[in-house]
Parts: sequence; C-alpha cells; structure tokens
Amino acid sequence: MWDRTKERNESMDQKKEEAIIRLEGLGKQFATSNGTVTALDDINLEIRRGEIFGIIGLSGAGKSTLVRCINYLEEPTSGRVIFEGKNLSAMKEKEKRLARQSMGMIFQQFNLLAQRNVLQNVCFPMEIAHMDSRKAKERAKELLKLVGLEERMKAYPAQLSGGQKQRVAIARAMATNPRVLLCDEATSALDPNTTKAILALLKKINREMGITVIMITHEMAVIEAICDRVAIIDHSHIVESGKVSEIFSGPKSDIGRQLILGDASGQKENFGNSRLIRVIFDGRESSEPVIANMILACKAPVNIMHADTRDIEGKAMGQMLLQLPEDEVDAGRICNYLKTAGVAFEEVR
Ligand SMILES: Nc1ncnc2c1ncn2[C@@H]1O[C@H](COP(=O)(O)OP(=O)(O)OP(=O)(O)O)[C@@H](O)[C@H]1O
Repeated sequence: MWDRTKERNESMDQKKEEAIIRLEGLGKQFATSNGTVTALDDINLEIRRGEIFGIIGLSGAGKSTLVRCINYLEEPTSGRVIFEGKNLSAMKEKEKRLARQSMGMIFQQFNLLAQRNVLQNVCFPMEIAHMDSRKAKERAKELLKLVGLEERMKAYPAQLSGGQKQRVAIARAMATNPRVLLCDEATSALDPNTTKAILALLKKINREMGITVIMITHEMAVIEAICDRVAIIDHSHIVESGKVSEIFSGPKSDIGRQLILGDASGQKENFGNSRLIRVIFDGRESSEPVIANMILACKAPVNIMHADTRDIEGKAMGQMLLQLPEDEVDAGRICNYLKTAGVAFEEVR
C-alpha cells in the first residue's frame, strides 16, 4: 500500500528545495550630493520556499537596502530579482503589484497608522486591494486571533506595548495572503522576552502556514533562534552563506568571525545559583570539539562541574555536567545551540 503521508512529506521537501526568490547580480547605487554610494554590489542569493532565511551584517552593510530591493520598494540599479521563477523588473505593473502583495513586510518601528485602531490597521492593505469590507474585517479578525490580539481590536497603537504593535504589524503583513514575509530588524526595538515571543510567532507562521520568512538583523541570537540558513553581508557584498549550524561552527569570513565569536575576552560571568544541565555524548565523533564550539558560538562560558567521557573507537561516550550562566538569555542561547547541533541534554535542576 502506498503511503500518502510519505508522499506528501517528500513533495513538501521538494518544494522546500525550490527557490522562491533568486537574486542575480543585484546592485544598488544611490546618487548623493557627495557622489555615488554603492549599497549593494553583485548580490547572488537563493531563498528556498518554506525556509527561514537570515541576512545578518553590521550597521551600514546594506541589509535594509537589500530587503527593500527584494520587494521593489527600492528599484535595483543592476541585476535581477526572480520571484517564483519570474523576473520582477520584466513584469507589467499589475503583475508586479500582485508579486509585491505576495511579499508582506514588517519593520523595526512597526509603522502602524496612529489614527486607526488595531482592526482598521489590519484592514488597511485589504482596502487598498479593494477587498469587500465585510470580508476584510472577517479576515482581519482571523489574523488578530492568529497573533493573539483578538481582545485588543478596538485599541489604538499608542495603547499597545511594542510586542503587541509588532503583532498587529505581522497580522497586517499577512492580510494579503503573502507567500513571503520580509522582516527588517523586526525584534530590534523589543526586550529579550518579547523578542522570544515574536520569534516564536514568526516560526509558527512559517511552519504552520508554509510562509517563507526573510529575517534582516544585526543580532546573531535572532539568526540562531529561528533561521534555517543565513547570509552574512559586509560592505555591500555577501561574504558567506549556508546552513546556520555550519556557519556558526566555522565562520570563514572576518566579519562572520567577528559577529559569531565576538570579543570573548574579559567577560565576567556570574554563575550564582544557575541551571545545571547534563550533556549526553552517545557516539558523535570524539574529534568534534562540541563544548568549545558552543562556547565560541554563544559567546558565553559554562562551568564544567563534572565530566565522565571517554573516546571509544573515535566516538565520544559519557556525560558532562554543565552549570549555565545566570543570565537567562545566555543560558537560552546555549540550550538552543545544543538543540540545533543535535546534542542530547537534560535539565538537572
Ligand atoms: N536613500 C539613500 N540614499 C543614500 N544612501 C543610502 C540610502 N539608503 C541607504 N544608503 C546607504 O547605503 C548603505 C547601506 O545602507 P543600509 O541602510 O541598507 O544598511 P543597513 O545594513 O540596513 O544598516 P542599518 O542597520 O544601520 O540600517 C549605507 O552606506 C547607507 O548610508
């Protein structure tokens, strides 16, 4: 008997490998009174359908320009944006408008309309798309439920917290049924706990609705928390890209090393009464420096309380008791790293 689930999963896997967006030789220059500024130079990237793709770089590297060129908020000076197999610049106006509606966008500063309440903000893009107002309201309510804000439909942006404003912005970005969500520093104005909640929401939208997410950020922790693959941009160029776990464990570019490893010297960590975890080694290559890589990637030390590991024919076996830093964000990064790297561990207290 043939297995429908397996068939569906295989077809989803194939779809995942498919490029939804391809950037080919993309360039953007700005003419300023001080001469020409090159914000992007020969950018080549492939973003796969259904993935969460991160683009990270320092301030001024070209991140915002890149994301704005992807949906033609800025017209590239050279190169091509291929969306679902079609060249955006070769599209007629109507087709281009539909393609742009398929790419929702959220921003660091939320960009909500202050004079409109939450429901009206979410309805706004549907009004512009001339959707029937009753249907628009119904859809807006569904979206507000999805982002957990159905109770605040009548509130105005000024009455909301940063995290709530970003939830409204996410609901609004989803209003036109986009297949891609572009997030420009979406969590940079939020505190760590709110950041975590917004990232969890974006991940849920990605996994449950199959929406491709592109995250622009200067924070490695954001990439680490939810991205499948990442590209590092520096001085208008992509300097490296690949799976997050691979880039994290061995950044090749100078800027990659700086972003991932940072300045690990001079850190004073407080362990106090912090969490203990037991890391289990059950046969991975003993030559792989798991704990050292973790410390470098997370830029946070751990306290090795006890270790009982041995090398059996090149395989690491045994366990290690680690005390995590007291700082919750650092401890969370370490746990996330271990999960991403597929290292088994359990909480001891
Ligand atoms: N409209 C513009 N006119 C002139 N120069 C611009 C314009 N937009 C961006 N730039 C320049 O292009 C370069 C890349 O800017 P961009 O905002 O894309 O970088 P970024 O990585 O997003 O930085 P940040 O995180 O600080 O916003 C910078 O040198 C910037 O000054």
